[in-house]
Amino acid sequence: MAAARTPLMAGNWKMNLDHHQATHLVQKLAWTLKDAKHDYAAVEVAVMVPFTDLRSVQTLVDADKLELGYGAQDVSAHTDGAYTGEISPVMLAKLGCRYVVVGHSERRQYHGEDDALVAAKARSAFGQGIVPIVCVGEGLDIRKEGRQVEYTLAQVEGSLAGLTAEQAAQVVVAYEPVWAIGTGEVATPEDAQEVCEAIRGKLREMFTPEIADAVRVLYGGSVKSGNIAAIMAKPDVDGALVGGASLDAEEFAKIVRYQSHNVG
Ligand SMILES: O=C(CO)COP(=O)(O)O
Repeated sequence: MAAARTPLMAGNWKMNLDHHQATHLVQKLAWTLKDAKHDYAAVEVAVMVPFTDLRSVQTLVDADKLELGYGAQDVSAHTDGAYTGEISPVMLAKLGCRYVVVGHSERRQYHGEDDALVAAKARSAFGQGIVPIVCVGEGLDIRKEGRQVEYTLAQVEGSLAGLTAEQAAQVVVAYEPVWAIGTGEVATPEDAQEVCEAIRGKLREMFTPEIADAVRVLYGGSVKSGNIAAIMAKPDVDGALVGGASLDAEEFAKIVRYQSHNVG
């Protein structure tokens, strides 16, 4: 079955760039991609920014009619109420968010988020028409034991629990092996393919073959312009969730434009 999945390159800025810097980076990214005549329908581009940057990014995207998508890095499982410090998906929808990252390994590690909470956040986002980018991936100890597939699939099962078929067909899954995040230690294209393929198999089992075929599975972890083409050459990798390299407009634009470089 031929899969027609549009690749997605999403930059996860993490806790970097204030709203002035955000405007500057988005402007530079948009200009760089425009100069390169980037076709957003061929490779979708999005930036996942701190909450405090969202209004500025929205204003710029709307004013300049940019095709760039944007979103937040977390969302509450609730829509309103006494949840001090949390941000509602209703608020994010009002700010024009197309995506929201949920279950990033840093949220799982530093904020104790488990699969059940991640699934609740994914459903919460969908409830307001925002597509969650659901992150999964094993730590170094699990990788050393060779249990990366088993571990990651258990996370997929738990983190996508309760999605309807319609939601499942739209969800984005990001496979980010924790040992490759921010370490410069990129998984080999074969490592990425092994787990991304297994994730698609799991989606087939949880939902339907058509849904599994439609879902975009991203790779994340030390993605750079020099290694992206080889990773994208793998059949079950449909894009990347890029941390550090997304903070540099030119470098991120090169990642987005991976098809214009040779496979290294
Ligand atoms: O965590 C990541 C993206 O969500 C990956 O971060 P780096 O690209 O900096 O390794």
